[in-house]
This record gives sequence, C-alpha cells and structure tokens, in this order.
Amino acid sequence: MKGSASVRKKLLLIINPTSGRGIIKDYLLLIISQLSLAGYEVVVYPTKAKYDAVEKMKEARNYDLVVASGGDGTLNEVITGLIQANANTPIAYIPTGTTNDFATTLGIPKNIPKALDLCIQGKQMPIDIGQFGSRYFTYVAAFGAFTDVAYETPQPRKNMLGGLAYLIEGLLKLPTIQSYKCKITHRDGVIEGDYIFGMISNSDSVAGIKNAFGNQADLSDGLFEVTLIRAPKNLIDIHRILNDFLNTQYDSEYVVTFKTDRMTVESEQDVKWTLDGEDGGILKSVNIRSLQRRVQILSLKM
Ligand SMILES: Nc1ncnc2c1ncn2[C@@H]1O[C@H](COP(=O)(O)OP(=O)(O)OP(=O)(O)O)[C@@H](O)[C@H]1O
Repeated sequence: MKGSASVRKKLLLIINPTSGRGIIKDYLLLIISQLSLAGYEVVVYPTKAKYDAVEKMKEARNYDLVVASGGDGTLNEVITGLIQANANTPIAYIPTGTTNDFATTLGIPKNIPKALDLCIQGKQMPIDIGQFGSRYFTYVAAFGAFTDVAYETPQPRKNMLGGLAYLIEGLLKLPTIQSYKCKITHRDGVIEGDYIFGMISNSDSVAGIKNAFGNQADLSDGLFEVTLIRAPKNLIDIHRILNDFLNTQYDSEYVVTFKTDRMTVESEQDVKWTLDGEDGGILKSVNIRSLQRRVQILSLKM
C-alpha cells in the first residue's frame, strides 16, 4: 500500500556457491528469511566467477549492510570492491570456505545459523586492511614455502585435508623449496637476506592453524605481524625449522619477526605471492601498507 510501508534497510547478500563444500545451499532460505525478519530488504547475488564480487561491490554505497558468504577469497573480493568503490558500508560474514582463517581471528563461528545471528546482532569492529600494490588483503600476504599450495592444491584435496592442507603440503615441499634474496625496507630499518618464506599478516590464524607463528594480532592497531624464515643451510637446519613449527618455539637465527605499518619487499628474482590464500601475482618489488581501521566488520569482538 502506497505510503504505509516503513523504510526498510537494504542488504546485499553476496554468495559464492562454489565455496567450501557448497553447504550454503541448505541454509539459503533460513538466511534470507531471518535477514528479512530483522528488517532488511535483501538482494541476493550469487557470484559466477572470480572478481565477480569485486564488480558487484561497486554498488556497495546503495546498501546499509553487505553480507559476504564464502571463504577467505570471497571476503577478500568483497572488501577489495568496498575500498575500490570508496564505500564504508559495514560488512558481515558467513564463512563457508575450506579454511576460513580470518573468521577464526574475527571470532565468527563456522556454524552458519550462529554466524547469521552475528549478521543481525553483531557489533561493528574496525579492522585494518593491507594494501599490496594496487590490491588488498584482509589477513595475509605471503611468499615461499607453505603458500604455493594455497592455490595449487586441488579443491578436493583441500576439502579432504581441511585446515591442515596448506601446512602439510608446505612441509612436504620444504626440503626442495626455493629461497629468495630479498631486501625488506620497513618502518624501523632495512633487512636483507635469503628467505624461504615471508608472511605479512593481520590474523591469529594462518593456513588453518591458530597462532601458527606464535603472534597475537591486534586487528586495528595499524600494524602487520611480519614473519620471515631464513633459508636453511643444511639438513640439520631444516630439521630445526620443522621442529620449531611443531613446537611453536622459534629460533631467531631462522625465524625473524617484527611489526610494521608499511614495508617494501624487493628481490632480483620473481617472487610468487599469495593474498588471503589466493594467487597474488609474481613480482620483483611491492609496496605494502596498512590501511588502519578501514573496514567495519560485524563480530562478537569490539
Ligand atoms: N561461481 C564461481 N565459480 C568459480 N569460482 C568462483 C565463483 N564465485 C567465486 N569464485 C572464486 O572462488 C575463489 C575461492 O573462493 P572462496 O575463498 O570463497 O572459497 P574456498 O576456496 O572454498 O574457501 P577458503 O578460501 O576459505 O579456503 C575466489 O577467488 C572467488 O573469486
């Protein structure tokens, strides 16, 4: 009836139907009806291909809330699109991916009805976003051992191994892994070395392992946690590094950690990167900086 309807808030629900094991299909009706009951007019957008969510987010300013349903890759695309559209719409997240690393850090449950509750009742929490050249990451940019597998492991194998997939594959690859001679310029200085692994993260959980590198992340302090692993010189070194990872006790001779809000990574070689577990491109040089508190995400945490 004309004039009688109250103004409903607008919600964009972006769903990656291929994410994880496709479990979202069983919950769609529940999600849409609960969001509608909470007073939202819901627009549902199932993604059809890579970067589809980035494209759709060009409309983000037209909505009061965007709910992303998928894995880390989908959340990355939604946040990338939000920043590219220069929008500030709050984001809620229903994790349905394979590892859902960032959901663990955010305290968002992997149980879909519980995550849905947070979309309705969650508190807005500001989080830092990483800018990586012209791209963005929500929780990790990494190169070297452990990371190739993030996008090279076939999905059925990822599903089979679950959260341990990247770590196991990475450990198996370690003895033959390539190292990169890098110059890293950060807030407090310059370091140079031969590294098999580098990780710039804003998360308690990487590769499905909580606190895999012993760091406690503050998601809105404007700082990244950086972890670098030096190239082992011999088999004994390799054994010590593996042991370090199993015991989460790190020897500073091999494992370098620090915090920074910006850094440049330069190498004479091509370095293959991953961003939030997806292909991050092959680069010789990249500028990385923290966009402090750039995105409001609905979460239990404050
Ligand atoms: N319809 C689609 N078909 C194929 N790929 C898609 C489709 N929609 C989105 N994608 C892409 O799938 C990739 C992986 O998605 P996502 O991260 O959401 O799931 P996942 O890999 O199962 O989860 P996780 O990253 O947590 O392991 C993303 O890069 C996304 O762009």
